[in-house]
Amino acid sequence: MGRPGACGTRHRGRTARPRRRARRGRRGGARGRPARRPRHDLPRGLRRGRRRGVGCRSGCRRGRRARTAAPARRLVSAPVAWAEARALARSAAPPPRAERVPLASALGRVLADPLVTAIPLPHFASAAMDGWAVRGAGPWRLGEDAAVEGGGPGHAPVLAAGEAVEIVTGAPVPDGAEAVLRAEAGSVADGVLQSVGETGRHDVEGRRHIRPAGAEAAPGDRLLEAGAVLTPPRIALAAATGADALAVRRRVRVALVLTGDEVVEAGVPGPGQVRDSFRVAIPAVLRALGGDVVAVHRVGDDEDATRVALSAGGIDLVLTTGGTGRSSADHVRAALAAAGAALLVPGMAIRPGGPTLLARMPDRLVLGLPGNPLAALLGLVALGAPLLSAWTGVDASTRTVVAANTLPGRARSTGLVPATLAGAEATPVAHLGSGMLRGLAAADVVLVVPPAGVAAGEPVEALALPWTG
Ligand SMILES: Nc1nc2c(c(=O)[nH]1)N[C@H]1C(S)=C(S)[C@@H](COP(=O)(O)OP(=O)(O)OC[C@H]3O[C@@H](n4cnc5c(N)ncnc54)[C@H](O)[C@@H]3O)O[C@H]1N2
Ligand code: MOO
Repeated sequence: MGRPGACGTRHRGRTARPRRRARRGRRGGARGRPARRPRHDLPRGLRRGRRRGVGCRSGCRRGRRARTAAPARRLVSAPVAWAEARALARSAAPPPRAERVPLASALGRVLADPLVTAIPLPHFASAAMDGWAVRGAGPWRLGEDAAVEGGGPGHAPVLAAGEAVEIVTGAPVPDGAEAVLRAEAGSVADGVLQSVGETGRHDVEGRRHIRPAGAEAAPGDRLLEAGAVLTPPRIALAAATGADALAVRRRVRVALVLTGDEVVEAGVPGPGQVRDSFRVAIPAVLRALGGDVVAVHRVGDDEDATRVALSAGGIDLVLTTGGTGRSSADHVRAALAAAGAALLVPGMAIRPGGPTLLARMPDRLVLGLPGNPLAALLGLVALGAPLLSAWTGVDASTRTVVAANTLPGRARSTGLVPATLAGAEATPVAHLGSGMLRGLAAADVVLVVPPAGVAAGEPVEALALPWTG
């Protein structure tokens, strides 16, 4: 139940849970009947009137605040078509910014500048096998006096024709060396080295087992392009050039705002409660897209609390869940209006995930996801992925697969259909109610079904799921 205001009236927002229960009951078949309508739970138009001019007649704090609040702007407009909404999201991303990170923190980051080597790779000629560096056809004079001129710390000796020097894998070869004779292909007697058998002959005649300087790269070679994702071998390659840190695209700092009085974060939900689906899953999706959740706000069905959470400092992007609807228990749109946000995408012409929105505040963007779990995660993939991809450089491109079955279209909206893949053939999964998760949990891709539908055997666009790597 809501707490009474100072006036003793039970105010809208504080009485949201009973209304929620009634709503869940209607949608999901859970128990609950419409709760007694609280005094301030008026139809939206009347609520707006009260907010603007009347307030609570008893003069309690909530009423006074409502009287002085700026009039809410109306944030209702037509849903934006699939391609246009995604293009708007991409163009909303701020220009890329870079930061330097040590190699140890570079895994998965996106290179901001090309990797150019200043040194040859390898930067000296070295032995590829344990054995002897040799010059000439052999036999070879071996001994300490073979490793002579030019030798010394950091310098390889110089070999004369007919000379050999013992060498280990990775060691600099002496100048003049023409091959490395493997240990197992030579024998030494009385200070003279001979090659043994076919292997030895091949090693010497084939001038084998010397890795020349610069074989992999010359100074000034571009080894990786800007935009490359730093995998373990790419980090190792950077280390080989002598780099200790790399310039990478900055990640996006995200505040997650989870709305809903009925949402519980742990344990088995009680009657009318809903176990949170997003607290763990959404940060994981964002991580894959180049974002880090740096703050989590749990807010009830309350406009003021939602507005305050939208404005908390130190972040680049706010991601809200739930409350995107237009009922008396949904406050995201009104909170955005109260915070002075401009809606870039008020909703998308997609099913599910239609209420997904994108808004701009002076110092941040706001991605609003619907509360229904499948709708939210598909909204994140549909609108969040292109936004974050443009922002962080992480790849979110689509691919073309083949529809195994006919995929019916829907007038005026694009269908997002989770599917499994066998080769290039995609089959929709079961359990695709917008409040469900079982289908998405089994899916490999999300098919993008245009309003005209797709016939069996025809190509269809597919979105990668950020968590399938
Ligand atoms: N009259 C209309 N009603 C609805 C419409 C419509 O066009 N007209 N659209 C429907 C669609 S589509 C969607 S999607 C939802 C969007 O609703 P909200 O974004 O306002 O989400 P809520 O009402 O807050 O919650 C919906 C549903 O999701 C559950 N939820 C919320 N948060 C979580 C969470 N963290 N973890 C798991 N589940 C969560 C919540 O309990 C509700 O069951 O509106 C339709 N209605
Ligand atoms: O976004 Mo809603 O169905 O489309 O749940």
